[in-house]
Amino acid sequence: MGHMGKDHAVTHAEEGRRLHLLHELTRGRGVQVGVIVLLALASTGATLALPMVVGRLLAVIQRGDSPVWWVVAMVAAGFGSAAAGALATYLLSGMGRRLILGLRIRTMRHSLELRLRDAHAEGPGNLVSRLTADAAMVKNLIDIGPIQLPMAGVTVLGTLVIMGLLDWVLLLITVAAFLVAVGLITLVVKGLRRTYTAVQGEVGALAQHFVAALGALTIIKAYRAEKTVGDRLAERAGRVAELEAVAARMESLMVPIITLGQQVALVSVVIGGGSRMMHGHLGLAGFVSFLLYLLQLTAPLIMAASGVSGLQTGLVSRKRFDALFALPTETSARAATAAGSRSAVVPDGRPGTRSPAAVRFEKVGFGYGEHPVLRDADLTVPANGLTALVGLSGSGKTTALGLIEGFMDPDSGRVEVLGRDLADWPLADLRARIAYVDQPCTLLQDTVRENLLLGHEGKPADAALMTALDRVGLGEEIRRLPQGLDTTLGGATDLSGGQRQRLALARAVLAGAPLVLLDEPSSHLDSINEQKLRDVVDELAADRAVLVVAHRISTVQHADHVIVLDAGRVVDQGTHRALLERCPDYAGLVSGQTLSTASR
Ligand SMILES: Nc1ncnc2c1ncn2[C@@H]1O[C@H](COP(=O)(O)OP(=O)(O)OP(=O)(O)O)[C@@H](O)[C@H]1O
Repeated sequence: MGHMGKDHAVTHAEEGRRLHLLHELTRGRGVQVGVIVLLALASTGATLALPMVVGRLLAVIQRGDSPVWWVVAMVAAGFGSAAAGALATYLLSGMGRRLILGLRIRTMRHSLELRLRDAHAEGPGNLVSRLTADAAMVKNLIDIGPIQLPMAGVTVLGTLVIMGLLDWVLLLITVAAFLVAVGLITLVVKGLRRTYTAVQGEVGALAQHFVAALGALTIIKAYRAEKTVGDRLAERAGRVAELEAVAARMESLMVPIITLGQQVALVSVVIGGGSRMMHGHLGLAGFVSFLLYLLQLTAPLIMAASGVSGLQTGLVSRKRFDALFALPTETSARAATAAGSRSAVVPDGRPGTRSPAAVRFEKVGFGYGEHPVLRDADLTVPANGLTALVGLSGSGKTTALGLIEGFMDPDSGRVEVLGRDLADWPLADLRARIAYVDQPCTLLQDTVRENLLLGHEGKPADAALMTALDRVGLGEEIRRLPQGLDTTLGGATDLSGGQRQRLALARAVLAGAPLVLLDEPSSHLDSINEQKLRDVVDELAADRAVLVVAHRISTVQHADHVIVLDAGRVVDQGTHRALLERCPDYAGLVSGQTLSTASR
């Protein structure tokens, strides 16, 4: 229930952030828009004038007068129309490129600012397809939408008006012949919109599965699963192709429908026009002009029809951008919940009102979905020293760290970090005070230097960076890299698991944060490096709080304070010795398989 309330409030707050393409496109570009509109109108006007000029030319020749000026006018109208149209399209396309640039940047920034769970639910591949496929579709939409379609529309309307002036009976015949065609096309366009929505959703899903497979490439190869995984991806690609085939069949109907309409109109007009000429209602020049206008009607109609069908993909992609931008960022989601529940919040978070603790959980409940992961968890991490969090795999240790970082909000109870309620911490300020070493020791695909300085505001000298690396025993190895601190990691050069862990710890050392969260990898470290890391952690713990998710006996033996988690509940907390004596769960963990290592 609580979740639904939150999300509802957020949706409303985000409503104003919808993508208004035309507005985005034209904002601050009034002059350019004016020039484009003038060019488009000039081009359309020239197109409309052409058959009239040809009619006049015929009349002049019929009378035996000099046709020179009318020939010049005809050529000028023809070239002028083409040139103005091309220039308008080119200018518009430049505006479109700028809009796409803005859209791509906004997509990337927004994706980075999403809540973790939303980002995971969207999936990296699906987010990436916004940058590629969806951006291309929107560009298409801009190229067609604001200029070609209105130009085609104006041309059709203008042509019809002139045809009406030439002979309204023939106009009625023409319109009747085309009406059926327009009705059929409307049906096709509706079907297309539905199909494209499905196509683009499937393309996003395909990209998502492909990216996920690439992320698991090592394991896919190790288990010789290239073919199986490839087959499954191929099946998905096949689904996309099937849907595209449906769309293609619908699209291929467009031109025949219009051509058919035109042919019916042509036959009717020739018969009707002949009869009207015989009865003296219409002259030869008028009849020829009418026929030329009728022939000229087909091009803008086909352009409009294919434009409208092309628009559909762009409109579907615009919806996909809307859906992404409607997802709240971490900050806006918190602002929305705070606004909705402020009255219910007991005023707290004043530093110094309680005994100083780095972290305090009071009756904290949390679950990723229906299933609770933490239940009524009460725990305290002292402001100084090494605190170890232990528990069986899946008992909620990493989740507890995530709550401290504010990656998620507790469903119930309260989390206090560094003397302030989690809900009252601006996330950036909170995270500036925490150094987090995650279990996989994630590194960015960037230089050693950038990896060390992630989130660091100053620019420490290389010597300081090397000192930090030496402290974790990684200095020599980094010096040996081809470009030292400037070596890019994650590409051709990568680090081993143990090296990553040491680099991540050096990053935490440099951060100088009053709270260090360390999700200890369960992998084995060689004893020299393990000792070194323990020394660094001890040094850190001397003047700040270090909370370690411990997988090694040596870590808990070393800790000043141990918290025991079991299936999301804190069963006990205290010193290693006291817990060994009084807490059977802890004694079981220590003597059992999970925490045991060779160092015991
Ligand atoms: N992103 C997630 N979405 C849904 N469920 C999750 C997610 N992360 C963890 N869980 C579930 O939450 C429970 C606790 O996971 P957590 O990672 O906190 O355990 P842990 O104690 O750190 O385990 P380990 O020692 O194996 O790392 C698990 O049952 C897991 O299935």
